[in-house]
Amino acid sequence: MDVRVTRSTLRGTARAPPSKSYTHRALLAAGYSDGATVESPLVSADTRATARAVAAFGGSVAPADGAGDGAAATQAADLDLTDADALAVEGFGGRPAVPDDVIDCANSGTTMRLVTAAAALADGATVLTGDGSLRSRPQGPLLDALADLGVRAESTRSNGQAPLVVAGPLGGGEVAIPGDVSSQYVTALLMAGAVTDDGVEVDLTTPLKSAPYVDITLELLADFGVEATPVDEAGDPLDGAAGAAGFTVPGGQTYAPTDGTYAVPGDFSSISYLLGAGAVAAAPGESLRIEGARPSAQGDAAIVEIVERMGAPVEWDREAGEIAVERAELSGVTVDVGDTPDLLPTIAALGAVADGETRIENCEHVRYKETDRVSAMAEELAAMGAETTEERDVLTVHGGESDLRGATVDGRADHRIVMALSVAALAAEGTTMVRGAEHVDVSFPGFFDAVADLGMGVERDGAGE
Ligand SMILES: O=C(O)C1=C[C@@H](OP(=O)(O)O)[C@@H](O)[C@H](O)C1
Ligand SMILES: C=C(OP(=O)(O)O)C(=O)O
Repeated sequence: MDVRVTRSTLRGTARAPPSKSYTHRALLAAGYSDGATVESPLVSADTRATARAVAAFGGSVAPADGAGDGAAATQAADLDLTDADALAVEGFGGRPAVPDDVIDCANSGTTMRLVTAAAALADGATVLTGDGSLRSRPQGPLLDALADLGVRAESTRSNGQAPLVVAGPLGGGEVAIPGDVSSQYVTALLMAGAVTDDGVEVDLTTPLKSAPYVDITLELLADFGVEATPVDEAGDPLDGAAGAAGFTVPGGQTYAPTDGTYAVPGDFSSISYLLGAGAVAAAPGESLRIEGARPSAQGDAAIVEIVERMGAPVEWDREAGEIAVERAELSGVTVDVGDTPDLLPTIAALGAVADGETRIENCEHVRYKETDRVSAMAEELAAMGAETTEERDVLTVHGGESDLRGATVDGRADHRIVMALSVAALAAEGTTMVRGAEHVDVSFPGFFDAVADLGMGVERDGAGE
């Protein structure tokens, strides 16, 4: 699907979709349990991939309203979970079965990393694959760590990329892993480590990037009654993942959420596009409102402070979970995205609208996502008239709304590039055609409906609307 976005004025209220990161973890944690209900889940292409993996290991995922039949749903690859307010998960009780078939993780890095470690618990082989993007992303450090723990863990092409073959069972132990490629390796080892016999001790060989995502994991594990601890160089416990030298998770634990249910909070990476859209295009003198913004461990809540720093008035009522943003003349800022890689496309788009220079630092790991997002934003914003400078670890956008013009831009088959370019298009002269816009189904399937309801001029062509 291609979309044509025209400069528009926005007003009204939008609701944030549920968090993708929490939904992945909650589905898998429920899989590790004897069964649990996941309330207000994100149902999207990526989270369906995790649901399929839970089913492949012998669990099941079905709408909790009784519309689905748990037993029948167990192996149904195309199970319809759309619009489910809650999902009933039957777990595999910490002992994944050997899957009958290959697990297709589609476009989802989180699924591939978390499910690779889960597969290591099975007494037999699991094969994991994904789409072209996922098959080009780095899995080597996690495979090496699992191999060091005595599990067969291989890339079929011996290049550290999927397809992968993993054969357990994993008993636990101590392992070293780099922290600067993906935090998802740590999340994967902690989630699986809790149900090993001996537990797992993870030592970081390089400082952790994307640390708030490990905090999300620790928060969710605690809610499922599972203990895992970040530690400093001396092995003493820390309050959070930032600055950790390693992590420990005792074995033999049981996943069980209080009252058998877990509720997913709203997604701040998705909120970043709504907030950005408001800062760029809210009706003068009116606030655009975003609901579903309750605080959680998400590092991407930093977008609230970043948009404020760029000059837009923002009020966040944390208790009500509501954000109000007004349009303003934005100015460039310097932002370190070491903890918040998924904000890079949004910040770059806002930087293209803002006056002056926006420097996005510490962004090398943002190159290992669905696409190289540093290059993608540098090139696509340049096509819209913005001047951009790309270094390995820094993206600089020399902004100015008056320079931005409509163009045909490529969403790079990447949900975040599509949504960020659509935000920039709100301020561009003329019409911007964004190609491959259907990829928003990875994290925010209702994105174009939500922004059209706010008044964004959006015309959609082709399939998948
Ligand atoms: O664990 C998670 O839910 C995620 C971790 C981050 O990846 P990295 O840890 O690979 O940076 C983030 O970019 C991704 O969108 C989701
Ligand atoms: C990088 C992302 O997700 P994943 O790593 O799960 O593909 C993302 O959602 O931006």
